[in-house]
Amino acid sequence: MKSCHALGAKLLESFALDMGLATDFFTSKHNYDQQQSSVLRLLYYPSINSNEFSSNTNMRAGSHSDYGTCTFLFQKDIGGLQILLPSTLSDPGPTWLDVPVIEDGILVNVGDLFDFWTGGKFKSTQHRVVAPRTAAEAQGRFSIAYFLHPADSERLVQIPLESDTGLDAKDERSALRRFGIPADAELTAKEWLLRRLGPTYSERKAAPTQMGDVVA
Ligand SMILES: O=C(O)CCC(=O)C(=O)O
Ligand SMILES: [Fe+2]
Repeated sequence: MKSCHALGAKLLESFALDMGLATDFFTSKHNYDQQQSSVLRLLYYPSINSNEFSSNTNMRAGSHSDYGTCTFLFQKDIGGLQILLPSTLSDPGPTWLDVPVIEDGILVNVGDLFDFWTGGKFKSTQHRVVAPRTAAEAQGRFSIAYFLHPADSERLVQIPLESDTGLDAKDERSALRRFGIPADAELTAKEWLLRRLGPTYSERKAAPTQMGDVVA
């Protein structure tokens, strides 16, 4: 977990530089030693009888974006993970891209919290794990996900962007439309998580988990 957090810090430094902020702007808000909601999750998707895989259309994990700052995904041997490409004027329909299994490779997905925080400059990645399409994919699948979150008490004040003028920019920043949370809400990281997990939390009356989102 500590190594993942350290990797996250490197990435957050680059993001801060890209946004013209102090290098430690994000890292100072992701202090490993403070109370936080980062979690490392070991995932297993059971094998599917290879005679039946072609008729099985259930997703292994339905389309979703993660809640936190960003997620590191480690895949092993068995593919199936896909990300949704942003729609363009020339291709307005949904285009899913297979994420190849790259040995020692890590997929970085931006999460909703970072999207909200940066006013949509960094868009969260919609992703899913499709039903096995080949006998090889029908085997049991292991993956590891590290969900990076800020310290629970950090206030998420939306960062003003230089491009913050004009209607397009305003629309981009419509957090209310995209997340159901007003852009000026000034939630703490913990409050953000609880708001996003709200329906899952009240239905299950159990500790909230990120996978609640994945299987929804
Ligand atoms: O298993 C995977 O590759 C993806 C898992 C995932 O998206 C998640 O746990 O949020
Ligand atoms: Fe995910």
